[in-house]
Amino acid sequence: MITIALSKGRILKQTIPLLEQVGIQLLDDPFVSRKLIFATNVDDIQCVIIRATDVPTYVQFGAADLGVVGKDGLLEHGGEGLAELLDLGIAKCRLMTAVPAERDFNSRSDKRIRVATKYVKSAQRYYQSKGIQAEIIKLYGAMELAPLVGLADEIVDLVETGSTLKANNLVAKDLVANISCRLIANAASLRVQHDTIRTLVDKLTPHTLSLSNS
Ligand SMILES: Nc1ncnc2c1ncn2[C@@H]1O[C@H](COP(=O)(O)OP(=O)(O)OP(=O)(O)O)[C@@H](O)[C@H]1O
Ligand SMILES: O=P(O)(O)OC[C@H]1O[C@H](OP(=O)(O)OP(=O)(O)O)[C@H](O)[C@@H]1O
Repeated sequence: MITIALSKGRILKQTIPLLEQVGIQLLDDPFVSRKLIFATNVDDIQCVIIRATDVPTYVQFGAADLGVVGKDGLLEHGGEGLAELLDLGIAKCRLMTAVPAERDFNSRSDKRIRVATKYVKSAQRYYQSKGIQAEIIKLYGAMELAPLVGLADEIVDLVETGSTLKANNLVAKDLVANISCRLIANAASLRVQHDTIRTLVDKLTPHTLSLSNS
């Protein structure tokens, strides 16, 4: 039996059609059912549906053999015990720094800046690489509020259309990382279940190539 950990929320809406394209169908509707474990029409494949941030952990410890998760979540986890198999090309966005629209960009350049983000590791790595002294404040959501109420000078958050930034009078500044959804595997499962995983990856690849390039 292969267990695939799927991220709930917006990634799930795009993952279900992708799985269906390669002939894997959940037997219960994940958008209606309160179940956490879902049998599929393929005898030796089942899915668990969990928070995106938990997917790398389930896969790292072998509670799931495969996982579907955003690159943002993978960067925060660190990737220990995991192999990244495929760029699924869905849930594409960018991890960016953003600042209030009217801020004078040069006014604080000599100071230690305060940055609010859910993406602590990615932010730390980014500011270090730029030689910028930054105090990172961990938040769990609504990062856009932080500069508006004086909690932070800037934020690091996901940007897709830019409408959330615009609605809060913020502008995107620098790219931290390009983000899309990845298929990951437990390192041991990859050895033990090699043939089954390889077959699934081969089936998914043609469907993901066009998505990755678009
Ligand atoms: N605006 C967006 N455009 C495209 N992809 C996005 C966007 N926002 C989030 N994502 C992707 O979807 C993933 C899950 O986002 P979602 O908002 O559903 O969950 P979350 O509430 O942030 O996660 P969690 O429940 O784990 O805290 C993110 O990790 C990212 O990879
Ligand atoms: O550039 P945009 O198209 O506006 O997308 C960006 C927004 O999408 C994500 O939030 P999400 O909608 O997932 O809400 P959440 O972070 O509160 O879960 C992200 O955290 C941004 O706020």
